[in-house]
Amino acid sequence: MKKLMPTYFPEQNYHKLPYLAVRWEAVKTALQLGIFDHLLEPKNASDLAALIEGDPKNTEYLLNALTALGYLHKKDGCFCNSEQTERFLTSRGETGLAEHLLTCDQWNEPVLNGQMLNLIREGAPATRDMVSEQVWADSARKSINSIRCGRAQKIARLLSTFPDFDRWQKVLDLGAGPGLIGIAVAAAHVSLQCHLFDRPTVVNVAQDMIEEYGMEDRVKTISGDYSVDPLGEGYDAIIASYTLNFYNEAKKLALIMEKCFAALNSGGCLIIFSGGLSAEKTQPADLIVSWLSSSLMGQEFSFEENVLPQAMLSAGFASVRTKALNDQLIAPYGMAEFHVARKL
Ligand SMILES: C[S@@+](CC[C@H](N)C(=O)[O-])C[C@H]1O[C@@H](n2cnc3c(N)ncnc32)[C@H](O)[C@@H]1O
Repeated sequence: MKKLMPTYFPEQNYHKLPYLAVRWEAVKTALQLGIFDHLLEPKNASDLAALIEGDPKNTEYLLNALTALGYLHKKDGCFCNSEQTERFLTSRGETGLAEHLLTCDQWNEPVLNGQMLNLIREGAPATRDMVSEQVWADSARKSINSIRCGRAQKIARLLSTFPDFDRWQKVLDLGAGPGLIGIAVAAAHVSLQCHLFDRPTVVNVAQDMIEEYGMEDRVKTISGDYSVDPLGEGYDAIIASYTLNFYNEAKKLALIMEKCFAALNSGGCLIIFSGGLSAEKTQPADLIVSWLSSSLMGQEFSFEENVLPQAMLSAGFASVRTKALNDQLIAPYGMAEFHVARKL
């Protein structure tokens, strides 16, 4: 033997990396073709292929792969959804995530299929329009199921453990999107009134949710742009969940903090949920990966460490408490932070 073979072996399985994209592509294809909707009743590959106008042989390869990945069961050549797939990957009902997952995929589109290479070489293109009301209204509607798959309920449960929760009478959900967090918080309390604030087209979505859950007597919408319009007043708590990320410039953030401070009663609190980026901006990995497409496209939505607590204190809040949240229902894209600032 002329030389010895290496004696260092990888600790990670690097060979799996190129196939991670194939796993998502298999699920994505199934979502696009409505395969999980078709498999509400068991079917063999050729019957399913006829329904989706697919090639029978390749349809069977895809179904076998989805079974291998745990999304389907196969018995005697017939495929059906697993219990979790039935609940969460069909397009039906209150918990189907198909539309939401395909929307998230669209956000990643600019960095896929080799385009990341160009973005690294050439830098970010002219920015995408992140402020179009229609974009927000569409994304609010498509996020309904993802938020009521546990996130709204978990946030409401978290807030209901606050010592003064029972005394809250009026709460603002700022940048409420479809409003399910505010609705869940109101539902966890016997009497509090909640105002859902968002842009005009988005509050239409929130209004639909108020009606769906029959909360018209205690939950109202306010439409406007919170960077310029009044927020109302006399709140015991203001919840801002993943909305101030779009105002991470110091000046704009300071202005919104001051407005929140003024809108709160004495003893009230401002509660912000945000991604908790580490000082070196290298953790948490899932969060960084989920924002990478936007970052490379020239839109930075993360807060650097301590920016939010500092802005809260500068606006006049007496104290700020920050906690990390690892619950994957509240923080599906990697550890989140929640900051609670109290006004004396
Ligand atoms: C990522 S969504 C978060 C929705 C919800 N709070 C949640 O946690 O699921 C951000 C929301 O903030 C709203 N928003 C952003 N800027 C706003 C502004 N200047 N005025 C009113 N709403 C705004 C958007 O319309 C959108 O519905």
